[in-house]
Amino acid sequence: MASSNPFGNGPATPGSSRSYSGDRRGVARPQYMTVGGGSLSESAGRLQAMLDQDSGYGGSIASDDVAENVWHPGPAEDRYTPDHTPVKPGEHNAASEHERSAMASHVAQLFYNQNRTALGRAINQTVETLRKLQEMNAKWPAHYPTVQRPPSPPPPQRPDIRPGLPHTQSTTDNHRELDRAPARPQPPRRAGTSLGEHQSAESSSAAQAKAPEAAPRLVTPQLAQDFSVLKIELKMDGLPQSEIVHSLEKQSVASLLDNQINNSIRHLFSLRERIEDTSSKVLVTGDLNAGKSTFCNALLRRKVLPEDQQPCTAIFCEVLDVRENGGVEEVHAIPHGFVYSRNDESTYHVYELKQLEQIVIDSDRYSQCKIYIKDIRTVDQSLLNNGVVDIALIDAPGLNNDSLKTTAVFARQEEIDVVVFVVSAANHFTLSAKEFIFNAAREKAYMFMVVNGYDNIRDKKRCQEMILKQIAHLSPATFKESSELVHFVSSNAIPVKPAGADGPGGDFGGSGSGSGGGKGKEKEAIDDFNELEASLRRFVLEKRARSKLAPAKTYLLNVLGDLTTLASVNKDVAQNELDRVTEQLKQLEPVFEKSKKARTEADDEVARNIEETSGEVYSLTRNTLNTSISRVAESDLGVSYPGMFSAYGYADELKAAMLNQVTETVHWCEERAREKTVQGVSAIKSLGLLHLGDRYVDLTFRSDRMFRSRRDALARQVDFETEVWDFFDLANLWERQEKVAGTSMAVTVAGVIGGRMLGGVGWLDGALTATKIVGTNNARRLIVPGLILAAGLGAFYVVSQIPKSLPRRLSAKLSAQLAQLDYTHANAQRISAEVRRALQYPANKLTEGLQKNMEKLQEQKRETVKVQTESEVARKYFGNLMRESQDVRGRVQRVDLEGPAPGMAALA
Ligand SMILES: Nc1nc2c(ncn2[C@@H]2O[C@H](COP(=O)(O)OP(=O)(O)OP(=O)(O)O)[C@@H](O)[C@H]2O)c(=O)[nH]1
Repeated sequence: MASSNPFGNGPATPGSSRSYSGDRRGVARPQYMTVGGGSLSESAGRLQAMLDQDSGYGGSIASDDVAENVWHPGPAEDRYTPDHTPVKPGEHNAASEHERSAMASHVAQLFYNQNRTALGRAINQTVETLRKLQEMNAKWPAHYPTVQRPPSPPPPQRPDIRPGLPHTQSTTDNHRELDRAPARPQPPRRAGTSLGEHQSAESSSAAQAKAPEAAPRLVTPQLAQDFSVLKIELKMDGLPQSEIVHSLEKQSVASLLDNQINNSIRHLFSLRERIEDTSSKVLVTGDLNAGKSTFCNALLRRKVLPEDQQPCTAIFCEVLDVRENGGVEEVHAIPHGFVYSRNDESTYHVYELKQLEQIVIDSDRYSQCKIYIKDIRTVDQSLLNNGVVDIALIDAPGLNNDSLKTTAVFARQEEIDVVVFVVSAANHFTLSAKEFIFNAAREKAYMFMVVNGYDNIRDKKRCQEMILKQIAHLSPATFKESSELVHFVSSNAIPVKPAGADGPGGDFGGSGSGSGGGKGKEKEAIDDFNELEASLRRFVLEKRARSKLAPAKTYLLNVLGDLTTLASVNKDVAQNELDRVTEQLKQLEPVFEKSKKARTEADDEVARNIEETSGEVYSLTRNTLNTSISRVAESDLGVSYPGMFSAYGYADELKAAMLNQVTETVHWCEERAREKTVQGVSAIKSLGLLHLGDRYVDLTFRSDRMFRSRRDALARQVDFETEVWDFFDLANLWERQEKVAGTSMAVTVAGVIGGRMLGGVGWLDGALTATKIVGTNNARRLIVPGLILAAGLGAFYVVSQIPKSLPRRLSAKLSAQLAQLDYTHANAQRISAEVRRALQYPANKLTEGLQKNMEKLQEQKRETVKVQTESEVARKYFGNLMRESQDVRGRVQRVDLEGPAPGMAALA
């Protein structure tokens, strides 16, 4: 009988037991139904669906099979296999309770497996997501929350957390999650906001562009509070937050995040390893002689551990499946001070199973032993190895003053999932037991209680009441679920095989029920024990779910929550950045076009300016020089005629003065050219300022450096001799004579002669006129003296004309020579070329500046387009990340580790 009525309902009655129809050998699947209700309950339906879908060892979904409604029995050991004849509806079967219990056990396993698979998948997906985030973060450094680590008090202790043990990050995170305000998704604001600098989210590039504010990609401390796992903690105590924020560059935030992601991935891997680990350890402890060893043997259906009326187990005996020792049944006794390693024989002594009796009492030599045995039961019944959870049983020494502490320490070990406390029904709890339970209850919350030796009790009801009363006091949590956690059994009533037997079979392997396991009390005891076993299995699974799956779930929830927040923040930042750069591009486009146009226009204008200025300078020089050369004779050269006898000296002086005059004119032209150049340079500067503004680099123009190149002395180039004819400009004299004759015909001879002679003009005319007047005869007489006079007068006149003739002659000669040298053109060319050269330099600089400006704008445009593309990619990526992480988080959230398996209600 299920003495404590563990399922909370009455004993199975005809009509309420479960049955299945259909042919087991055929392909029809079992039809579980609730008899009495008339139809399949919802939870029974769920259970059926689970059985259909889950193999029990990994939760693979055989969707096709489900769809086709075909039942596949394999793998055989994985399935619930009723070991008795099916019952028809309404027919009562004594074993239905056991069947129900086994079924519940199965459901628990399936449920556990489903959860494990779901979490495993979520871990894989999260790792993949984190890796992608790492890649993205390398290309587009994510905006990231940070918070200064305050000198925080130690985290509050939760009753289910054992002190002193290193807990996973998840557990602590769980507290944080529980403690903190729930407002997770918030409008993203950058770190700057907290400093009161910005009112809205600002893109990183903009922040970068504004160098002094170069805020890193951090979000507000408020938002940072919402982060748990991916939080970057800045260990820079003492620095004001603003300084920390500004001391972080975009890249360093990126690498911090990268680091944090690596940590997270590592942690996820270790969690995956943990949830994939199927081993679980159950510590069986209790008072001296309470029947712990007997209980363990009953669970194993094999008399492995020595049982004695007097306390005998003095060391911890761990019973493991033989497969963990390469299939060899033996005992490894670990001497004190050694850390056991199965592969290192120096850490233990090997014994045969039958020698166990000597070892367990030898606490002086050994601290514990490992017993590898073959499980004689089938997989679905086995405790040591059932595929979902392989349980290692640890038989502890009975509690007394000496062993209490050691056992308490042992129980606290991380790998101990469940503590089973065996108490003697006759003796109730001793002081040591109470102390142990009281302490363990605080740490592990629940305990599995086995009240052994129930067969010895006469007044069973009273015994139950008394024991439960004590449990209520010692461990209220256990008392609350006493139907599942407190069992009254008689371990010695369970048929066990002798230690030597190692094969499955007979009654020992089965549940005992319905297989000739005896009648009456004996059968009742066996049923109770079976009940206990099923509960224990469920309890182990539940505890495993707590100890192995819960950290994974908590951590996943945290990391996925962080990812969602991070994604939401970054999606908005990317959107802002995208909007900003799109706007920037819109503004940049016309500026760029303008700069392109400006460059062409300025180029043309400058070229025109140079062309015009040098052209003007050329013409000016040429005209001025030409005029100067042609008029050199007429100008006042400042040379006085010293008289006929120094005529040659006079000629030399004149020549030098003329050359000087021409040279001076050249200088004058150069001066004008210089002025023109200065004007040209300033025109170019105006253009530069117009188009480049502040970016125009002004050049200091040193006009005095112009025309400093070698200029050959004119005297060296011009080389002509003064000839005697140069003094007498006959051609000129004649010319002058002609001019005067036309105007003085009517003047009287004397007056004319006298006047003209005196005036020195038209002497020949005068002579001829005088001849006419005087008459031919008179003239004949007068001819000789006249001729002499005339010659004398002529000679006198010619000589007197030297100061007038010589300059003309010399000027003509100079002119001819200069023309031959192409002097005017050469100089005009030289000066204008210099002007061109002088203007070309600032012109080139201006062109260069304009080109640079254009290129800069082009580069800016290219950069902006790049940022635009990146932001667009980032926005899409973070949008997807947000959805993805929310999706996976939702799935993780639906993994229920607390409540009972969905099918349990149907089985209750
Ligand atoms: N009547 C009865 N006797 C039992 C039961 N379980 C164990 N015994 C007997 O109680 C005695 C002690 O059993 P053990 O299994 O050695 O007890 P233990 O708790 O392992 O002892 P230590 O570990 O040495 O403290 C043995 O003689 C068993 O046969 C039971 O359920 N009913």
